[in-house]
Amino acid sequence: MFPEVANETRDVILGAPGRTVSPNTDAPKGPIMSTYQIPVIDLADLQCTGRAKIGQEIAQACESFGFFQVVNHGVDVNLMHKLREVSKGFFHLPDEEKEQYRKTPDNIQGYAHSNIKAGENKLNLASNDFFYFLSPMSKRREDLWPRDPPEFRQTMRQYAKEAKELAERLLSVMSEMLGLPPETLQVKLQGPTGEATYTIRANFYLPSRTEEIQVGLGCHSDPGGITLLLQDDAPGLQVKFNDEWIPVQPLLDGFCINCGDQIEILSNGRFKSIEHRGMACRDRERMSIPFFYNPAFDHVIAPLEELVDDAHPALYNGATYEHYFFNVFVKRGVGSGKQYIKETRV
Ligand SMILES: O=C(O)CCC(=O)C(=O)O
Ligand SMILES: [Fe+2]
Repeated sequence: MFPEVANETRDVILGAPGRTVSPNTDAPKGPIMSTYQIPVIDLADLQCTGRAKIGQEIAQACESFGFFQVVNHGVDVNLMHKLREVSKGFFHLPDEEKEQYRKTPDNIQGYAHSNIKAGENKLNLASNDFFYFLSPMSKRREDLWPRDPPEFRQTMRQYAKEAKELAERLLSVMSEMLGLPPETLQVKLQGPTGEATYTIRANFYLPSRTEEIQVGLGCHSDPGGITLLLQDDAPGLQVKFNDEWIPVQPLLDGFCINCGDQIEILSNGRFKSIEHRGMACRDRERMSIPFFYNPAFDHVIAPLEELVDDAHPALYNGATYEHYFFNVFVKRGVGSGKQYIKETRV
C-alpha cells in the first residue's frame, strides 16, 4: 500500500511520530513549572450567540500556542470514557492475545509493543500503541480491530463518527476566523474525493520507574491537519513555547486540540503547528488517544489563495500530503521537532 520505509518509520505513517529510542537528556527531574497556560475554551454556545467570542479565543490560541483544550464540545462524555476503558482493557490483555493484532511489514494497522532500554538503566520505558485508519472507508479495516474487549469495535465506530464531527465543527469556526466561508478548511483537507484521511492511535506508556520522568514520544509537530487528543488522568503532554515546556493538565471530559503542519501551511503561517512531546509517568500507567484529521493523500495542500497577496506572500510550497509525509516528514526521521515544516518554506 505504501512505499517501503524503515521499520521505525512505518509505525508513524499517517499518524504521529514514533518513539524516542535514545536516552533522554533533558528529562525533567520533577514537576515542571511554566509561566504559560494552555487555554480551556467552553464550546457550549458555539452554535449560537457565543460563536464570535469563542471563535476569537480559538483563533488567539491557534495563533500562539497552536494548542487549546475544549469542554462542552458535543462529544458524548460517556463515549469518551468508554473508549478509554476498552483501549485500556485491550492493553491489559495477556501479550499472546494482543500478538494476533500485531502490525506487520505489510500492514501498519494494529498493535505494537516496544521495550526501550538504553544506557545504564537511564531509560527503561515499555510502551504499547495501536493505530487504525477510520477513513477513507477503503482503508478502514474493522476486521483488524480488537475483538476483546467485546465493546471495542462498537465504541470505536461511534467515536470515529463523533470525533470527526467535532473536528469539522472546529475547522468551520477556524475557517471563519481566517475570514473565509466556514467549509473552507474541511473542503481543502478532504480534497476532490470528499474523504479526509482520519486515523486513531493510542499511546500506552507503562510506568518509567526511574527517578527521571521519561519521554515516551519525542519532540515533534503533528504533520497532518487537526488533532483531538483524549487523555486519561495521568499528566504527560507538554507543549514547547518560547523555549519553555508547558504541561497540559488532562481534562477527563475535555479534549486537547492542536493544529498540525497542514493547517499552518493552509493558513499561510497564521495558525501554528507547535512542537510537543508525550511523557510517561513515574509510578502509574498513562494513556493518550489522538484522533488525527488529515488531508486526503493525493491532494495538494498549499497556502489558501485568499490569504496570499503582495503584502502576504505565500510562505510555503504546495505539496501533496503524500509527498509531504514521505519526503519531508518520514525522511527526516522521528523526533526532529519542526524540521519538517521548515523544509517546505519558500
Ligand atoms: O502522549 C501524548 O500526550 C502525546 C501524544 C502525541 O503528541 C501524538 O500522539 O502525536
Ligand atoms: Fe503529537
